[in-house]
Amino acid sequence: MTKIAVIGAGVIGLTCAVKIKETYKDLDVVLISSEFSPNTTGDGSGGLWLPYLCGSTPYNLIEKWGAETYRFLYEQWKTGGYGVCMLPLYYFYRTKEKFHTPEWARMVFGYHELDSKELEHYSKLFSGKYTAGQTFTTFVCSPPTLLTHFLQRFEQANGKVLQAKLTSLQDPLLAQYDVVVNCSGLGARFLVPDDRVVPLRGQVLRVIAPWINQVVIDEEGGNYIIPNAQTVVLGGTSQKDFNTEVDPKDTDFILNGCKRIMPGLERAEIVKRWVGLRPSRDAVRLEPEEKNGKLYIHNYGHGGSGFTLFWGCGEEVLQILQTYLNKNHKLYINSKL
Ligand SMILES: Cc1cc2nc3c(=O)[nH]c(=O)nc-3n(C[C@H](O)[C@H](O)[C@H](O)COP(=O)(O)OP(=O)(O)OC[C@H]3O[C@@H](n4cnc5c(N)ncnc54)[C@H](O)[C@@H]3O)c2cc1C
Ligand SMILES: O=C(O)C(=O)CO
Repeated sequence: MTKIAVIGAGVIGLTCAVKIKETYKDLDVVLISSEFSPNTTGDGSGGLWLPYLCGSTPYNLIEKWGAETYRFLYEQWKTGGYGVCMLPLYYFYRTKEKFHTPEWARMVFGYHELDSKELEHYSKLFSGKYTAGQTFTTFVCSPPTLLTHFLQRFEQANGKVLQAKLTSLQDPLLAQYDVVVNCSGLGARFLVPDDRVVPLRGQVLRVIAPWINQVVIDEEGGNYIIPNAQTVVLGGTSQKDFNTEVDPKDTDFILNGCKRIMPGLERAEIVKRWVGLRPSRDAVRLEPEEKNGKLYIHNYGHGGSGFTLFWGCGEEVLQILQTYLNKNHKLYINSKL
């Protein structure tokens, strides 16, 4: 019987666990993780669909994984699933040279670059000096809702869960598994180990501001405003740092920058201050590795784009597994007996 272990109960690992278990109902699949929601990076994240801080991951992969995830979120939005909102997004630049049309622009709804008249209007509206910008329709999920539902889906499919911290990919706890799907996020730095994975510290505030219904990003200013279903996420910082303490200076930076964009935020109640460590890498690592008679499928290093790429990455992991099982036919057939 082919036995599969998925490491990591963040959005990346949960997606793989759900996809694998729902596809191979008769295979043993266990999800091993040191932390579960609400204690994963994703729980505090903005939940926005936007490729962001994913290093030099090849554009065709961002477009492939991002498009599949965008379509998945669109389907959820149509059925009211996972607290997914569909919102206009405005992305402003102060320096025209820093702006370029992203490859993925052709696959999102309503993408267009802002013309000089629009830039003049939005510069006044959002008190910026914007010389370039873009807008399109995006999706924002409620991360804790999505993570909770994915765990429920996995357990309903008879997936098993084990809370444990693995010491390495050779940990005795993994000995009995034929396939190990490594979705350990920043933990991959120590688990693989892979020192190309580094923490990009992000601090955000969550406020109550139901009057805000568009995403606004001031690229060079570093601030962003991301409405979720119940609260609005104000950001943000990005420092190479393991420090997960809330820094009052960052709070001031976030508040002052976002109030400049939307002065009405003065009246918004702050309900949460949070710091997370983006699992940043020079490029997302999603690839198979056959070693010591096992198949490892690495899927980590999504930086600031875990909620932008998760469904597409999960699909690719499933395809890698399918190829492996077909190749090792007897391994899978035995599992059917
Ligand atoms: C402030 C902030 C805002 C963000 N906003 C957005 C956004 O709007 N849109 C977007 O797309 N992305 C956003 N992100 C990025 C997104 O949150 C991450 O890309 C995503 O959460 C990474 O998911 P993951 O599953 O790879 O990692 P994680 O959520 O970190 O999960 C890794 C899991 O592996 C487990 N693990 C690690 N090591 C071990 C071990 N040795 N043994 C057992 N288990 C282990 C951990 O317990 C954890 O459960 C944001 C991030 C931050 C910090
Ligand atoms: O801060 C982040 O990582 C984001 O993706 C915000 O969109």
